[in-house]
Amino acid sequence: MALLEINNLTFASDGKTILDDIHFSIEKGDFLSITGPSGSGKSTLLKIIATILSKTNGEIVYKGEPLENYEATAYRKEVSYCFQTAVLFGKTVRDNLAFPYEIRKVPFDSEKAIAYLKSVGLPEEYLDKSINSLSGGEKQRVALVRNVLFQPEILLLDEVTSALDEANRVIIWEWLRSMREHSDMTILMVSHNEEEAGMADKRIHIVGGKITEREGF
Ligand SMILES: Nc1ncnc2c1ncn2[C@@H]1O[C@H](COP(=O)(O)OP(=O)(O)OP(=O)(O)O)[C@@H](O)[C@H]1O
Repeated sequence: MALLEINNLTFASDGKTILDDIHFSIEKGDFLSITGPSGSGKSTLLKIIATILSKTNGEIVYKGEPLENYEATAYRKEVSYCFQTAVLFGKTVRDNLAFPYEIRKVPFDSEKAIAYLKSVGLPEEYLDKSINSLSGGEKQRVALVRNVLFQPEILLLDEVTSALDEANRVIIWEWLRSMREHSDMTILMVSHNEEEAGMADKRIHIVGGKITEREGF
């Protein structure tokens, strides 16, 4: 059984078709990159899978069940979406990393949080840093840690490195490679960067809302 199946998916807004007959399926542990020109509908596709936007037509099947059968909060614990620019809240890094524990009603595990921070190159003292003192790259790395602390089934990455400098981009790429080695997390990643997209083992290319190329399927 595929982990995620997208069948005949369309999205239209204001009479304009933005996604047209999108279909593909991914297995657990797949790493899929989604590429295509600006405005082709890549982010829209990811946001529909994340349930941030609602599809117009078609079907999304997750673990054999239509998406509509899932309770939104439960689904979002399993399918985690990272924005292009990190969205942090509260005052400190700790506030952000404690959040996934709060929603699961389990005690915060600072040792695990510190280990994850270190995995993205942020030392222990970052746990109590103010989020206002972080660079854009550091914010993005904290957001990524917050998203993976509970090992989601699917990690959705929406151009997470495109606003970052080369040094931060490389740190995130290394982290992704290491995650691939040490977990079977499924990743769907929208990317503009060829080198980044090449890290994935499957790829779809979208032009004008349609898939024009598929690799690795
Ligand atoms: N909710 C919406 N309502 C109306 N139009 C939308 C909506 N979301 C996106 N669009 C339009 O849909 C098209 C695709 O946008 P989308 O952000 O998915 O493209 P993209 O391929 O991710 O682009 P980029 O690479 O520049 O981020 C654009 O023309 C955009 O203006």
